[in-house]
Amino acid sequence: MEPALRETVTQREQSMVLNDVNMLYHIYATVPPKTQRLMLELQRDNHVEYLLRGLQHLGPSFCSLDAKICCKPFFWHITLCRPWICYWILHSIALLGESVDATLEDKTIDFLSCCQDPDGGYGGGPGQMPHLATTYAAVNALISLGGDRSLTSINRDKMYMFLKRMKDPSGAFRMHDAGEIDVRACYTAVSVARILNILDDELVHNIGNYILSCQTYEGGISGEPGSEAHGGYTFCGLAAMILINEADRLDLPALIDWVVFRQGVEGGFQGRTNKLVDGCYSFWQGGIFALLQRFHSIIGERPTLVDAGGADCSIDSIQTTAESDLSEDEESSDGTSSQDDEACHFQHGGSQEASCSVNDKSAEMGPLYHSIALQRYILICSQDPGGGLKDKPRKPKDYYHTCYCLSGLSVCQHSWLKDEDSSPLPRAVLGPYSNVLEPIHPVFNIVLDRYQEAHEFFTRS
Ligand SMILES: CC(C)=CCC/C(C)=C/CC/C(C)=C/COP(=O)(O)OP(=O)(O)O
Ligand SMILES: [Zn+2]
Repeated sequence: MEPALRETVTQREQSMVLNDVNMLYHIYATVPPKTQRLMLELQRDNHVEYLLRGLQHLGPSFCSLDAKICCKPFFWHITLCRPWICYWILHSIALLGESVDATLEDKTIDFLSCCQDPDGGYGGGPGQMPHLATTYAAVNALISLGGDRSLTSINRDKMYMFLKRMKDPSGAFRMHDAGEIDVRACYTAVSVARILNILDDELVHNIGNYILSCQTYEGGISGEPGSEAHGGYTFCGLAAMILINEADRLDLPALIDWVVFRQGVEGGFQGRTNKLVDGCYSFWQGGIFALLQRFHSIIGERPTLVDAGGADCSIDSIQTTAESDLSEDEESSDGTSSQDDEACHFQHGGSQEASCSVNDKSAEMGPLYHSIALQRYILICSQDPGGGLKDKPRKPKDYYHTCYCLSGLSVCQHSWLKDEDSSPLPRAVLGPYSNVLEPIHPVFNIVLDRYQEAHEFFTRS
């Protein structure tokens, strides 16, 4: 296929970002160790406070948060996207190991119920046309909230009818009635159907062929056939293919080749070739590695969760990570890890140095990207110490970037697979060990124990 038309950034734009990032890293390198520790600390309390503030506006004034609050054109046309705001905030709170109080919980469930269309699916606000993106956001928000009231509020029968209506005869999905067909629609539809336990052969039919037609000559996946490969769509395409058990049909070596080159010298990821680094790709691109690592054996025939000793290959096979079980030799008396010094000076590259023999099933495996460098970008360049995270220095914080920077940080911390059930190794975590976030299920981007609660609930009911 002919190369797709590309957007690029100018050298001037690129060097402005590099200057900002290098300046911050230089400051880090020259301040006293105490300040360095502070710069690498996840400001949990401030993030929680910022997030809770966002949920307070759920009433009529919630509309003020709607418009153009995030960086991706994909979200712009959803000018009213309140279920997204609920998901970004609630998922971030869950990642931080916190929860909302009963009043806020009830208010959120009531609000999302008002967004549920009588014929199934969720719109961007009460009375709005149902849309697959806001449906995905509402379902993920309710699962992130957890509890029976939240889960029973989803009308699964009507949801199935809505998904069937969005299914195009080609096999792909439309975002809404008479709306556009793309890879996002395929992912959001199968993600919702799978987690609600309503995915059947009719819904799955021919999705794989559509997604295959979107893998480009670069190796990544585009939104629709003939467009440019992009991290957001590559995540959606790969996750959808995993959900329908067809990931093997993609050219995975080419996909891996594409995504590894999206990590920049800044440590963060860009969304596509010749574009700027952005904190939200910590998840869209970083999450791709988590998907590959956990669900596929393609990576150098390593013993992944998929192929190790005939382990359960299903998406349900991930177990909840146990509470911290640092061994004494790994944790020093001040609670920081014995590897922190190395990690703090960014010389560590431990994740790149992973060695693993093909037949040694207990071997540790590092990720295929520089996890410490990505954590450094998130903590130093994307974190607003006053609460909230952002795209890059000079940009304002927002809930979208807070959600996807934190999701990416969790992926990094949990990316060094020792075994499924263990807590992250201290050397996999940049900064104090208290930075560790809850693990996620990478296919759905939902905190693992909330996913498990929902999975059990919808298997039973
Ligand atoms: C689940 C779901 C709905 C996923 C959405 C995935 C996602 C983030 C898609 C991004 C789409 C896109 C082409 C952005 C380009 O924005 P840009 O040109 O502003 O940014 P760039 O310069 O970084 O490419
Ligand atoms: Zn972004």
